[in-house]
Amino acid sequence: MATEEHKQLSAFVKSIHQMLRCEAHKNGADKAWQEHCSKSEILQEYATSMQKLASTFWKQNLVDENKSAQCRIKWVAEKCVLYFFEGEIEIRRIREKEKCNKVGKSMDSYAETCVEVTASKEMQSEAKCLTLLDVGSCYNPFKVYPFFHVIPIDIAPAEPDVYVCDFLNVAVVESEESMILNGRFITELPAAAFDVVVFSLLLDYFPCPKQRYSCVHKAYRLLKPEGLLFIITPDSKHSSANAPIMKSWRITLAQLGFSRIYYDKLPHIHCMAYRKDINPEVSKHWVSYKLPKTNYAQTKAGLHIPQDFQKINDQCDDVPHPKIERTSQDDAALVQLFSQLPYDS
Ligand SMILES: C[S@@+](CC[C@H](N)C(=O)[O-])C[C@H]1O[C@@H](n2cnc3c(N)ncnc32)[C@H](O)[C@@H]1O
Repeated sequence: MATEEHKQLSAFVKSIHQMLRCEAHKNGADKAWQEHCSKSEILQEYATSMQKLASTFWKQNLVDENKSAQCRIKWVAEKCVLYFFEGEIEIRRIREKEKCNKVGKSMDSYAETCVEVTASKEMQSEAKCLTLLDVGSCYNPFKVYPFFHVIPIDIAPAEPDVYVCDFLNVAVVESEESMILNGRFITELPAAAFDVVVFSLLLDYFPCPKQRYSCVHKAYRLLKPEGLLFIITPDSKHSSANAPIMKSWRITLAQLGFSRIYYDKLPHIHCMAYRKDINPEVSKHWVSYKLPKTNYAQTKAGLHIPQDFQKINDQCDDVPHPKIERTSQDDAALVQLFSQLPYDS
């Protein structure tokens, strides 16, 4: 059962997402985002609320830790161990090569890249350290794992070890040098430098599919070949309820060169891991084979969330002001929805 404070924090977090969606509707997504980033007091309060919810209330409210939203961090860590350290990466590489042969893609460039990739992975597993970019990190939850070298970034960090960085506006640069981190701000990130990129409860923060797409596209450029993009997104409904949306995410990411290799629907979240294939043509081929031509065109900008399909006027009419009291109707809905997750944005 959610406590009074838990409900208040949840309502605050939810109201920020809703406010941003309404601003984007009124003024366009870019302008709304720019203005949103300048509201430092609100962003800071969001960061504190989010950290408290995730590290205090989610933990306290767990009946079964493995089935809760709390285990999203653990889920990512476990899948990384399985993939990078327990041999799954080799299995996936062989499978990709077989698919490549099947679809008759040129194997020359593939073979060269593969040798390079194998060498770099061997070096990594010796060091047992994976470079992980945690986007929208808030309070740096991955720092507890010794096998991650974490670069945590957020527009409004809750902890001083998280770098200030707007992922929507950060530049991706081609660089041979390793990343130099000075001070608290990051304005550019090196291309093809990360083993893992994490978007945990990040994409649903954005009011439009275009911004979400821009994030996954950037993640593709930042990852090394065979690196993993993790996406955790909230959904308290049954797994089948939003299955078409998850399918369109899979297709959209495949068109970029990502193959989905792990997926779990936990009670309040979808957990996904996407592999950046060595040859992007393999997943693109999967899309063209999987989809009838008519659907193919429609799914190009497919990173929708359920809120995108709600009537925007209904959402904006009852945007709770971040500070105002909630109605009893809000309370009832919150008790039901947020007993483990802080919001269902
Ligand atoms: C719901 S919280 C999730 C925090 C954490 N990842 C977790 O799973 O508990 C979303 C976070 O994303 C951050 N965020 C939103 N847009 C961002 C952007 N463009 N760049 C960096 N961080 C962003 C927010 O400030 C917030 O801390």
